[in-house]
Amino acid sequence: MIELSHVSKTFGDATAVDDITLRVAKGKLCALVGTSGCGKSTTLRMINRLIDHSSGDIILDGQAIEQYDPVKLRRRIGYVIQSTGLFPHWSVARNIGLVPRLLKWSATDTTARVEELMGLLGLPVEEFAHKYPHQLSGGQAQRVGVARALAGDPDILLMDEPFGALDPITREKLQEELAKIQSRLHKTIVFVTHDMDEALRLADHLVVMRDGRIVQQGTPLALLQHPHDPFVESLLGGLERGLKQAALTRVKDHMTSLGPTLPAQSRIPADFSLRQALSMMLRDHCDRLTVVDQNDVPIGELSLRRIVKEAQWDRTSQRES
Ligand SMILES: Nc1ncnc2c1ncn2[C@@H]1O[C@H](COP(=O)(O)OP(=O)(O)OP(=O)(O)O)[C@@H](O)[C@H]1O
Repeated sequence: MIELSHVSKTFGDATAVDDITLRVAKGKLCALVGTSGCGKSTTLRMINRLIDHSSGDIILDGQAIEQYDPVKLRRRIGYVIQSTGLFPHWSVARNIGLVPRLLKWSATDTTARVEELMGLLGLPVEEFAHKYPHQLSGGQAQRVGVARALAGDPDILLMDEPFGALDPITREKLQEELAKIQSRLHKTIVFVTHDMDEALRLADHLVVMRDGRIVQQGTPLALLQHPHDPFVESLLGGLERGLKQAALTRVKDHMTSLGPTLPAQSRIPADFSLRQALSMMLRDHCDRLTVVDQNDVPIGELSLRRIVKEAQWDRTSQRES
C-alpha cells in the first residue's frame, strides 16, 4: 500500500506539489490526471525517491520512504516512462533482464523470467529477444518497457504517460493488455496520464490534480456522477459524461429477465457496456436488445427506456464487480 499524507514539494520558491493526501490500496490502480504542469510526474517520482519530498509523509507498506535505501527501493518499484528509457545498445532480452541481474538472480532464473514476460507482453522470444530498441516500433518498445518494469516482480509499478507517444489503436491495445495483466498480477500501480478516457478505463481510483493540489479523488464512476466543480466536469468530458459513465457500466447489471414477448433480434453479450448497447440500438434502429451469455444463449433483455430511466447508475462497474 502507498500512502501520501500532506505531501508537498517545492523547487526554490515554486511549489510543484502542494499538501496532497492520497492512499493507493494494495493491488489497485490509481490514475493521476490533470492539466500540464499540475505536479503529476513530481508526485510519481517522489514515491520512488527520484525526487525527495519537501514535507509530509510518504509511507510504503507501513514504512516511511526515507527509511528505505533509495537504490534498493527503486529495484523494488517498477518504473515505466513515455520514452521507455531502454538502453539502446542492449538487446531486448538484456534490457528486460536488467533488474533480475541487479537482484543477483541466477542466469537460468533471469532467462526464464525474461521469456515469461515476453510471452505475457506478446513479444515472441525468437523474434524479439535479440533485437535492439531501434529495431522496434513504438508499441513494441513500450511493451519491452513494461516487461522490464515487471521483471523483478515488484509489488509497485509507477507508470508516467506510458502510452502517451503511441497511436490511438496501439494505445488502446496496450491499455487492454495492461488491464488483463493487472487482473492476473494485482500490482499496486500509480499511473500518470493526460488522457481521461485512459484513466477512466484503467483506474480503480482517480485523482484529479490542478496547480499542485488534488481537487477531487474517488472511483471513476463516483467522479463521473458527482464532479465537484466545473474544472473536474470539463476534464471528465462535459456533455460526454453520460456516455463515459455508460462505458463503465455493464449490460448484465441492468438487464431485466426475458419477458413473454418475442425476444429482440439484436443480441448483445452480457459483459458489454451500456455504451456499446446504446451504439447497437442506434445502429440497428431499435430500442430493445436481447442479452446473451458466452454461449450466445439469451439470458435477459435491455431496453432503451431502462438505460435512460436509470441514468443515475449505481456504482457497479466493470472493474469493481
Ligand atoms: N526539477 C525541477 N526543477 C524546477 N521545477 C520543476 C522541476 N520539476 C518539475 N518542476 C515544476 O514543477 C511543476 C510540476 O511539474 P510536473 O512535471 O510534476 O507536472 P506534470 O503534471 O507531470 O506535467 P506534464 O503533464 O506536463 O508532464 C511544473 O511547474 C514544473 O515546471
